[in-house]
Amino acid sequence: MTSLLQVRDLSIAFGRKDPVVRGLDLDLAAGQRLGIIGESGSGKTVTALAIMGLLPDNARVTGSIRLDGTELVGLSDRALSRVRGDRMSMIFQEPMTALDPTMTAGRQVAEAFRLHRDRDAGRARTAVLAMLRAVGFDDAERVADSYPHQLSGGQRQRVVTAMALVNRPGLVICDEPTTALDVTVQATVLRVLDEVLEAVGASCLFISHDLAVVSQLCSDVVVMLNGRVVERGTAEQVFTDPRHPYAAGLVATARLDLLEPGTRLPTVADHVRVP
Ligand SMILES: Nc1ncnc2c1ncn2[C@@H]1O[C@H](COP(=O)(O)OP(=O)(O)OP(=O)(O)O)[C@@H](O)[C@H]1O
Repeated sequence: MTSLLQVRDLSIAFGRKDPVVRGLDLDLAAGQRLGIIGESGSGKTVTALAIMGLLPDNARVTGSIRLDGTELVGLSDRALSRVRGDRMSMIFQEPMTALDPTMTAGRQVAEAFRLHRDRDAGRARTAVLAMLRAVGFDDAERVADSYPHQLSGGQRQRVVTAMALVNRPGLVICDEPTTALDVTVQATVLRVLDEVLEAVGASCLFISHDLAVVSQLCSDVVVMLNGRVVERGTAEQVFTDPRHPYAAGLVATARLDLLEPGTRLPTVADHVRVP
């Protein structure tokens, strides 16, 4: 398997404290979706932030993170910011962390697009509207002209999804993107995410503590505990035959009997077109 993302022996520590992630290895092929599951504090988010190069200055990162052959550990901030948004992007739990309350949704998607691609405003607007339609907005023009506070939580998360995917990155990292939303809205946002990832052909690292969500979206799973991977395999393997007692406990309480592992979500639209 040629890896799009290859993480080797990654350790992360803050200041002089003990490492919070230790000896982590991950591989993600082009188009593959890997769920990272684990309890609060197990190191999921710091792993994602290390890949994105977004850890605070007091973080000590050792090991190797290669994206499409480029080593990211030790890369300058300038070089990293070019990789971010263009070749990889991240969707956070709380959409307002990614959105500027003073800018319309359309302008924010356009900024994400223009920063990395096209400086022509007309072409950017066309791409923005197409992207907003791709994340399920029939009324893309109205949404583009709305400010974040005029949109619901689910709509904001779809705008953030549009921003994350507008440059067709190879890798999208999602950190609990639907945890803050209520259940019916969660389902819509996940369906949209599933479709847009598919349309763009992007790989995904999907962080969650919800196994049911991961089983619907991801082909493969790793389980983290205290900064280490304690279990890895296909979603089906991990959900039907977990080896580690902690993974077994997660599976036992997840009511996965209500789902077929690996079953794809029903689609929203027949065709999703991404600019
Ligand atoms: N900036 C920081 N400075 C010091 N310690 C930190 C910092 N950020 C995270 N940590 C610590 O790193 C550990 C891993 O945190 P992380 O946020 O990655 O966990 P998580 O698995 O994502 O949990 P959650 O599901 O609650 O988001 C925790 O012990 C946390 O306190």
